[in-house]
Amino acid sequence: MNGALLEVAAISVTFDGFKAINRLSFSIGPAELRAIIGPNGAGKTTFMDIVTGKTKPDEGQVLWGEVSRNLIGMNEARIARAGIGRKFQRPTVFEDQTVFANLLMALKNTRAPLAVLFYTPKRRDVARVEDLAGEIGLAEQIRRKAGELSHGQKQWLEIGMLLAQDPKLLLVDEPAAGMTLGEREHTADLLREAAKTRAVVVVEHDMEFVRRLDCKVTVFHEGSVLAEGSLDHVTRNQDVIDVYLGR
Ligand SMILES: Nc1ncnc2c1ncn2[C@@H]1O[C@H](COP(=O)(O)OP(=O)(O)OP(=O)(O)O)[C@@H](O)[C@H]1O
Repeated sequence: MNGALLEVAAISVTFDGFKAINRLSFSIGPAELRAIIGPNGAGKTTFMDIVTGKTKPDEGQVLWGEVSRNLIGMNEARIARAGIGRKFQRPTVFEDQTVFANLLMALKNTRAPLAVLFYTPKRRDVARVEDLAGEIGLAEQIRRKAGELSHGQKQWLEIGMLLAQDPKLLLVDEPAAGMTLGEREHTADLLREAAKTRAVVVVEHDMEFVRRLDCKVTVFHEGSVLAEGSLDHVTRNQDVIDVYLGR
C-alpha cells in the first residue's frame, strides 16, 4: 500500500437510503499532517466514525499499518489500542483534577481519578508528564485544576492526553472552534509539531487555521474526495469553488 499508514479503499455507507460515504478512497502517510475540509454533510465525521470503528461501512476496506490490517469489524477499543486516537470537538478533561493528574491518567491509561490520586508516580512518568505539559504549552499550568483553564487550554490538555497514549494516528475534529486567534495559532503549531512523529488528520472549517497548518488538504463532497493538494491548489479548483458557493 505504497508505505501509507492508513488507506481507505472504496468505502461506502448508507443511512436510511442516503449515501453519506460514496466509494471514498484516499490514504495518509506515517508522519503526515492532513487537513480535511468540505461543506456540511460532506461525510467528514462519518469518515472518522468509520476509521475508529463507531460506524461500519457497507463496503470497502480500511487498511492499517505496515501489514495492511483491515480495521473493519474491529471494535472501537481494539482500534484505539492499534494506535488510533480521536479528539472530539468538545474537551472531556477531568475538571476537578490538575493538569498533571489528567496527563498522568492518560499516560497510565486509566479514566479513574482515584487510582491516580493514590498512586505515587515513578520518576519516569513524572518526567514524561512534564514533557507533555511543555509540548502542549501548559508547563506553567501543570498544578492548576483543569476546570480553571480557558477553553483553548482545555483543548490542548486533551490533545496532550491523547499524545500521552502515543497514537500512530491522531484524528482531530474542528480544534479551532471557539478559540481566540492566539489560541488557534498555538493549536496549529502544536498539531504541526505532533505530526512530526505521527500522522495527524484535522477536520476543520476555519480556512485561516487550515492555512496555518500548511499541509496537504483533502476536500470531501457528497462522501467522496473532490480535490486534493495544497490549500491554494484546491481553492483554485472550479469544482471546489462551485461546491462551496452551492452551485
Ligand atoms: N447516524 C446517522 N443516521 C442518518 N444520517 C446520518 C447519520 N450520520 C450522518 N448522517 C448523514 O450523513 C451525512 C454526512 O454527515 P457527516 O456528519 O459525516 O458530515 P460532515 O462532513 O461531518 O458535516 P459537518 O461539517 O456539518 O460536521 C449528512 O447528511 C448526515 O445528516
